[in-house]
Amino acid sequence: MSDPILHVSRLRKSFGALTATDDVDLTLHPGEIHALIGPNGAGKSTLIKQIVGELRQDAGQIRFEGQRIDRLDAAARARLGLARSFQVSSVIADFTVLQNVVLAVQGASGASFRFLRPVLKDPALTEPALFHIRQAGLSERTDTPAAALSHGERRKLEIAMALALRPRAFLLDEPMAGMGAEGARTLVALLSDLRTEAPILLVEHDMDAVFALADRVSVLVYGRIVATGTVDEIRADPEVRRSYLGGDDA
Ligand SMILES: Nc1ncnc2c1ncn2[C@@H]1O[C@H](COP(=O)(O)OP(=O)(O)OP(=O)(O)O)[C@@H](O)[C@H]1O
Repeated sequence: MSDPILHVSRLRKSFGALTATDDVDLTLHPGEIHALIGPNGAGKSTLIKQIVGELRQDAGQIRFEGQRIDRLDAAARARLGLARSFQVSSVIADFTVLQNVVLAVQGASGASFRFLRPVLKDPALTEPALFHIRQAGLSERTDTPAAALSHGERRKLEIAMALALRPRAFLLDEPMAGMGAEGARTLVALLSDLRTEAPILLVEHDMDAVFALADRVSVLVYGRIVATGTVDEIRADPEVRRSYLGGDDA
């Protein structure tokens, strides 16, 4: 396998007596979707927060494209291309899809803020924005205010904005949450394509989506990775079935 883009080793974080991540090892390789699953309170969010720099680990290392990033702040990690999406969102409700994505493109280019009207006339910003809107399957809603989008369309807008950051890796925290069956199908197809843009570390409770998408799955229970493998390996693992997937009919 190729060198990992993201390499987490022996990551540990405690809250008082509770060890929320307990010597976690995890890799994310180019082109893959690596799903992180586990029961409520297993430590998934705590792990993601340490990777993006919202929480400082007690011990262990995080390498991104070979470089130690675990002492950088969240903004510096984002600039290196670690894109977190979905849980925290910077969508501006009154702005159209295009305006929102143009702002993301502008932010990623490092340009300082300018008034929106000239920005929307700057093809150096609108062309990449329209490209990312098309990639996210939202071209028909380009001029629609974000507030008028459906839940699923808003997810697409968030994907377009994440793409504008030219990420080297995506960290997606429960993207399927709140999606209906039709929206879920569309989003699964979109995420499946997205892995060629940048690999995805996917935290997700929707097992249908995980099993449809993941190249590898890691199972976190009480802060420890208890298994890592392909979907078939994870489904067949007796320990995982007992501790998480819910017995014989999983
Ligand atoms: N800031 C904090 N202070 C104290 N305890 C915390 C803090 N953040 C998380 N915890 C605890 O750490 C454990 C792991 O929580 P975490 O939110 O990472 O789990 P999770 O796997 O993301 O859960 P869920 O699937 O419900 O989102 C839980 O027992 C939680 O109560």
